[in-house]
Amino acid sequence: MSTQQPTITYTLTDEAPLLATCAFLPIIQAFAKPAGIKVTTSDISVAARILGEFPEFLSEEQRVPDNLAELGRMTQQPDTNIIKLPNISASVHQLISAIKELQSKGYKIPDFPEAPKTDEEKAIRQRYSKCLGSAVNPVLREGNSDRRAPKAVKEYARKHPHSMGEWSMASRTHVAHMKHGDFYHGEKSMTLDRARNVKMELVTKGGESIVLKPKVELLDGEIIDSMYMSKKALLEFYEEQMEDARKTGIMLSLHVKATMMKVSHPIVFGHAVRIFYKEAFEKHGELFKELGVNVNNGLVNLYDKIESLPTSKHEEIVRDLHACHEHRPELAMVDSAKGISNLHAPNDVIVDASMPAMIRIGGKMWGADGRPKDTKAVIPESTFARIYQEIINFCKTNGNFDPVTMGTVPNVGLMAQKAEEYGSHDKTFEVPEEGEARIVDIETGEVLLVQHVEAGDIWRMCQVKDAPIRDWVKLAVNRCRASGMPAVFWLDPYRPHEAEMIKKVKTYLKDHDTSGLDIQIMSQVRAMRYTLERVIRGLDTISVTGNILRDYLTDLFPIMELGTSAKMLSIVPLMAGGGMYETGAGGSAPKHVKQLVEENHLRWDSLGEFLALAVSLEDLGIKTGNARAKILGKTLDIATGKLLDENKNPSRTTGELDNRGSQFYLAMYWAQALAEQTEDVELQSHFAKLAKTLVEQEETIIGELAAVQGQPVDIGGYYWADREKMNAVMRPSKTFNAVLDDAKA
Ligand SMILES: NC(=O)C1=CN([C@@H]2O[C@H](COP(=O)(O)OP(=O)(O)OC[C@H]3O[C@@H](n4cnc5c(N)ncnc54)[C@H](OP(=O)(O)O)[C@@H]3O)[C@@H](O)[C@H]2O)C=CC1
Ligand SMILES: O=C(O)CCC(=O)C(=O)O
Ligand SMILES: [Mg+2]
Repeated sequence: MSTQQPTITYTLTDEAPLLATCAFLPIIQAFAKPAGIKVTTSDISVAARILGEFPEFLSEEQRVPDNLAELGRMTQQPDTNIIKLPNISASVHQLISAIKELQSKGYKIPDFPEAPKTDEEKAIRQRYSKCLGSAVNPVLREGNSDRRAPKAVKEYARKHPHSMGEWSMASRTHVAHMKHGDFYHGEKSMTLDRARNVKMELVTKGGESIVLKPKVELLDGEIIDSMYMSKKALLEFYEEQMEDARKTGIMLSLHVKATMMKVSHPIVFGHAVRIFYKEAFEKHGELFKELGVNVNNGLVNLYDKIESLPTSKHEEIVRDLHACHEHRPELAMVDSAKGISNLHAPNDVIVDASMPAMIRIGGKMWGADGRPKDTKAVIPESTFARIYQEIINFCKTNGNFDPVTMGTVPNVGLMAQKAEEYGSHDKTFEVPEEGEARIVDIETGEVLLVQHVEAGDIWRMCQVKDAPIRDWVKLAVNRCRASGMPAVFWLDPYRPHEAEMIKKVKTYLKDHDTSGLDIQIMSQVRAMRYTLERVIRGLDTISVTGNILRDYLTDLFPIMELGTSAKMLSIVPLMAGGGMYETGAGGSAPKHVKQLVEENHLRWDSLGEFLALAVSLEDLGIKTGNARAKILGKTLDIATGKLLDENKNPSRTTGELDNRGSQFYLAMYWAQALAEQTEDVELQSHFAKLAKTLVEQEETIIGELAAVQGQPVDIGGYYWADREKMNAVMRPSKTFNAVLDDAKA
């Protein structure tokens, strides 16, 4: 048992979750103090990560420690307890905006070199790339994932069902994915017979060896995959699908995961933009090259780059871009009022969130006229796209799901130690020329996996270590036992990687007592069908999946069941013994910040934070023997249940209860629950006082919180907002602040 003071590390992130934290932290601190629990913070916002990366450009006072690296180290300690809120996984456009904001605030960090030429620029670009895309989660997720809807949340959704759209049998919405030439069809996989060091090399037709990755250290029993996507096949696929959509008069949308697949998916996205606007690219290609246009970062990059051109040239290009729309299908919009289409930025339409949102409203995306329409959802990689077609077929036949009666689908996801595709960025390459892509044992020269690739193909190596797989199987068995639900491993025996996984799963299941448990292995499409057939009968089924399906399914089912994945409990039992508690699966909701700044109403629901904190406290109590932490955890769960019963969640509408009001009620109910428990009388009397004050002051506090709404507010920035201003905005009730300060004293 640790002798150190029990400590929770609460992460400070970006956008809406950070704003919510400004209000919630003082509450947590007031409740944790009497239990002797320390609550520290760690800033992992994209701006802090940028500053942490470039200390030598900053003055002593401006420097920010490399918090992410420190948290990464902490994941290896058994007493670690981290609460992780959603953070921005930055696109190039967002990164540049954050850099500009920091520079304007006097931080002399370098510009982002979009097309680095000199060695110095290349080095800076390399350092900035650490802040791009999904950069936080892979470092912190040193454990597998356990995401589920707690009973109280599920019951709340049943009592207060969110709206669902109608599905028509005549809906034309469907998924289009590649039938050949994608990663699914070009994959080879093997399980290592012993630890090896390998390199990734391309042997050209002329016999030259180009080493793309000099060394990857692999452990015994690790599964490695070599897979490629053919550029030629991808371009043909886009051309076919765009033409089919145009001819048949259906809208087109493109869904990728450019944040987590930060190397491969921007390339896949860029090809779609270039094909859609083919004529404009043919006509102005040379100029675009000179200007350094890179539409892998979206059409927004092209618009930015042509800004500097003389007006006549600028207008000519815009006209030519618009002309392309005449022989292309209608495009799904991200913001039809502003004319922002699906091709504007690669991470505006993120597959895990966008496909469920589309299915929830009856299979529609928004058209240029602001109306919902049927769509051809293009998801190039077929590996996982097929699950969406299956659920669409199901909805067309059975109608939409009913949140009142549908069962629940928790997930146990393989994620630890950069498992599978999501950990493949440093081993993903755009092939420079035709040749043989080889993974070679450095010591013996043995070629382990080899494939024929062409210029422009995307070649990558994925790995998954043996220990995380064992841990994942164990977690699945434990969840199956604890919940009494059947569990299905979504694994496709026809996919080489998953065939290797199936062998391991079968072996490691034998390490556990599975008597009386219903555990099956099914390919993804069958698993989806089986699960959905149970879901509409109100039956629950655990999905046990690899890393990508973990991501997809933990938005898909929560969005159908609860309206948002932000209400999920998301636990990462760290393999080294500690715990990380993520809040939901929801993003960082930029729309919410806009509403706060314009109307001083924050509609972010902190339910995910409440759920995470309760488990964090309970685990802390168990691991450190701190009985008060356990009581705090238990009573917080009671308070959260009451919050749901009383329907004190934030409203979307300005003028009604928002995040701050909801947090006040949580504090009041939590204090009441602590006052009601009898396990610890000292704690009981301490919180009885607080509960009494909060009840007495309820009207005043709610009045003070409501009074500020409706006016614009200034938080002094976006990516690096002013802490004092944010705190002032998020803590507008003098009365509540005084009560909390008093409780902390
Ligand atoms: N774990 C992480 O760190 C994650 C980070 N991200 C990052 O977040 C950014 C945006 O991602 P995106 O997927 O578009 O998600 P958003 O943040 O835009 O969320 C999608 C929608 O879900 C609803 N929502 C999400 N969380 C809450 C909440 N707590 N309370 C109320 N409503 C909520 C909102 O709906 P409404 O409009 O109805 O209010 C919101 O617009 C990206 O940078 C992405 O990379 C995304 C996923 C996870
Ligand atoms: O890391 C990210 O960018 C997003 C993570 C995510 O979507 C998830 O874990 O569900
Ligand atoms: Mg996700």
